[in-house]
Amino acid sequence: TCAFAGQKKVLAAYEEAVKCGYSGARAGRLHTPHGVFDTPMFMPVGTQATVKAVSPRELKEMGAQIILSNTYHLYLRPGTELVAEAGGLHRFMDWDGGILTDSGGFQVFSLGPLRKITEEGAAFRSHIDGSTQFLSPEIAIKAQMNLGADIIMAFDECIPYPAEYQYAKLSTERTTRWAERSQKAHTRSGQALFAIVQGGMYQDLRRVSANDLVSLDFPGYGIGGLSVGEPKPVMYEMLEQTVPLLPENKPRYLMGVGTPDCLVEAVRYGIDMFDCVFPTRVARNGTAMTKSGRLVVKNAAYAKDFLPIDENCGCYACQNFSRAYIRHLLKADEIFGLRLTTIHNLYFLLDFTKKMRQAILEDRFLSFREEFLAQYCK
Ligand SMILES: CNc1nc2c(CC[C@H]3O[C@@H](OC)[C@@H]4OC(C)(C)O[C@@H]43)c3nc(N)[nH]c(=O)c3cc2[nH]1
Ligand SMILES: [Zn+2]
Repeated sequence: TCAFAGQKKVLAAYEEAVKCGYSGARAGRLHTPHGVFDTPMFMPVGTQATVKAVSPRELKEMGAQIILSNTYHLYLRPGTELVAEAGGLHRFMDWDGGILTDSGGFQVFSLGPLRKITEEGAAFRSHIDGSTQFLSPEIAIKAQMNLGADIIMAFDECIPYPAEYQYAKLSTERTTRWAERSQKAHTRSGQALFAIVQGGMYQDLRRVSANDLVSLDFPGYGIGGLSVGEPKPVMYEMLEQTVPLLPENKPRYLMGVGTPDCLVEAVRYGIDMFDCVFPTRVARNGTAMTKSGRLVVKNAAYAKDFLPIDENCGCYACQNFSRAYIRHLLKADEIFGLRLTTIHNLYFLLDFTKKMRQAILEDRFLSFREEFLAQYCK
């Protein structure tokens, strides 16, 4: 374990939040027990303690700083006590960078059938063996302390989309009470607990949620309940209402986002951290991400295309293999094919956030954003 001095609120303190003169875009540095990391940053999702199809060594090589894992999944299998006995998640999966775990709120509401939500918490059926399970703020925090991530998330309800105003109001108020219970249950120093802003797609509820959580004083804030099927302009409108209410010297994490066009817009509003299963998920059905949009390597058009996916890309796949070869592997159901598209997509997003950070530091984020959006077809 690494010694970490100072209070948890220092943990995610911003050192040089370089703010370019335009709206809220900023470049910061995130302090954690496993290192100091640059933002804006993309965090690969490793739901079950592995980023599917790639090794920790490859993640390090492509510049991953913080990876995500999921309390809901690990709680059900192999169990968070077992991971604690193994020495914690970093040891278990041999990753010495940063780890962020989601609290399980989202999965209970999206994966668990037959769920029932009360003030106490959420009852649901395990998607693995159908057994009846229960998660509460206290259980979710204890599980995350067992996993030992550097950043953990408060237990919340990700409000489905669309939702009635009344339901969104009651759920958001309960999520704030759950955040307070999460805070009280969180006793592990050197680990930052982030709250999660909810409020559905209602401007006033978003503002109330943000203000209530800020007054509870967390070291960082997730913005939840977005990227759940709402139109992108609605997501941006909720960001516009929420981000300015969050402390400038604390990190903001937009949960579950996303595609490069969403990332560049969210950075404009002042978001620092992103996670999304998209790059790894589409890679597994043979789709590569490029700066001009998606390239379905599996298509017959690439059968004799001996160029790399992207000749300006520095990733292992583009440096050594052709589209024809990767297409052949995908058609032949060879595991290496999925590995190459996954490596490329993760590298692409990690490199994209690095390029945004550079643009902000050189005070040219606006033109970077314009150029990118002009070239990228969604
Ligand atoms: C995609 N759009 C989207 N993701 C969201 C998430 C994260 C949930 C996903 O991030 C990964 O965990 C870190 C996991 O991979 C799967 C298993 C896919 O789900 C997890 C959210 N999490 C919480 N606690 N609260 C939210 O309001 C919330 C909203 C989201 N919208
Ligand atoms: Zn590449």
